[in-house]
Amino acid sequence: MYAVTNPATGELIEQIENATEEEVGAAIGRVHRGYDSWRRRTVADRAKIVSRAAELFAERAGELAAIMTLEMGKRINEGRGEIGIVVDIFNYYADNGPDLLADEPMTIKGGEAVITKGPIGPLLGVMPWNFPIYQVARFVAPNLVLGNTILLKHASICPRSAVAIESVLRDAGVPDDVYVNTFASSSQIPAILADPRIQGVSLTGSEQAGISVAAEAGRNLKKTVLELGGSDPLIVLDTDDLDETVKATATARMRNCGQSCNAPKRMIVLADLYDEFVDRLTKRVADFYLPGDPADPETKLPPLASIAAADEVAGQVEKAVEQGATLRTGGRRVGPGAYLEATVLTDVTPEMDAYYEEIFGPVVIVFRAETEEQAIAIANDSPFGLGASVFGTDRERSSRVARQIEAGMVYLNSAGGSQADLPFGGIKRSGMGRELGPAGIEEFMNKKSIRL
Ligand SMILES: O=CCCCC(=O)O
Repeated sequence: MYAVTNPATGELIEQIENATEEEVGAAIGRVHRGYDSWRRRTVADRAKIVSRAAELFAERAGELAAIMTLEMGKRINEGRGEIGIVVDIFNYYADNGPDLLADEPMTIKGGEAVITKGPIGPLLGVMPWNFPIYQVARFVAPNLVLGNTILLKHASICPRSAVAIESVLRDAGVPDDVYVNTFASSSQIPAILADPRIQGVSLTGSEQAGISVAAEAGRNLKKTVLELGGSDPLIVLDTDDLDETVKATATARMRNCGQSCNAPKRMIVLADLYDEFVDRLTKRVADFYLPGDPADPETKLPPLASIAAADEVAGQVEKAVEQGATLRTGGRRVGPGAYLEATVLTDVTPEMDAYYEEIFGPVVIVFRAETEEQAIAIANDSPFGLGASVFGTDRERSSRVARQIEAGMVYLNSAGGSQADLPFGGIKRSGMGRELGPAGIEEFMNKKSIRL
């Protein structure tokens, strides 16, 4: 069942039945039929439609943000910000697609060759609720320009976002059978992946969802992109403005109520700054991030996406404290909606679950490192490898540290966030493949070698 439940109040607004097997089969048939004519259109033609989609997303930013606020509790201003990135992504691939897809001539032993860059066919997208429109955009925009067609299964708590995205694309000129939303259930995904008409799958979601989809995709030899969890480290080497550093790091962690795969979830602070950093961060988190209505632009701490999500994160915090962590502030569930007080934990050790698991909510863990080397070791002591950040005043030192971190992305003096032209993705249990930037259009591409 798909359902819209307001996480700020717990009120159930709408329920939508899952698609039947026949409906899912018909949806696969549509994206399969649509592929032949879509791939034959010129790149310029497809790019023009994608560019029009960017305009429509911008025009509808207010209504799209309101849908996200209702469905998963995103602060209304953050929703508008999300649409800003969505517009950038559609524009980036519309503007750069033709160059990124140009033939690549090669001189090879004994002659010449050319690499042509074409689509591979209908793809399945399985997308999460934390950035309901952005997550879809970074999969869909490059693949539409490339010439693939898309069957999209959105999170069960975001049916209105799913419908709104389909309607923007339709109104922009994407043909009916080129982008199709399906209200399939998770249990129908294996059958979709087993269907010979589907050529690949992109999933953004939990580690567990990644394992299930990768297993089915592997069984069926389907190309896979996985963007999974993260427990990104943020190392503070030194600073000439501690308040600014504290503000920047807290802002990055609390963005989207802490529900970003690439939020800095583990702050690792060098010993000489640690005590002062923890005191100021605790004060900032306790005083600034007060729960409120996500539809009110003044609100700083919205609910989590669902009551279940809030209970889960509260449970992780409780367990950490039972296991010996120090609770500096927060940690309590606040009702009646899906609220959890903004939380700071310290003294988390490798014996505690919180040390290695991802905490997907407004919870900061701060670690103390005696040396730069120990900071790097703590950063890398994680099953995840999505993003990381290094804060410091000496760029050479920060770059040296960045190069030693096991992650797909490292940001100097900033944290979290993403941008259309910069590849995004992780290593280790954070997934495989890249989205955004030039790399994002290559994942489901047939780089065909033609020996001339
Ligand atoms: O949850 C992962 C997507 C993060 C998007 C962003 O930080 O811009």
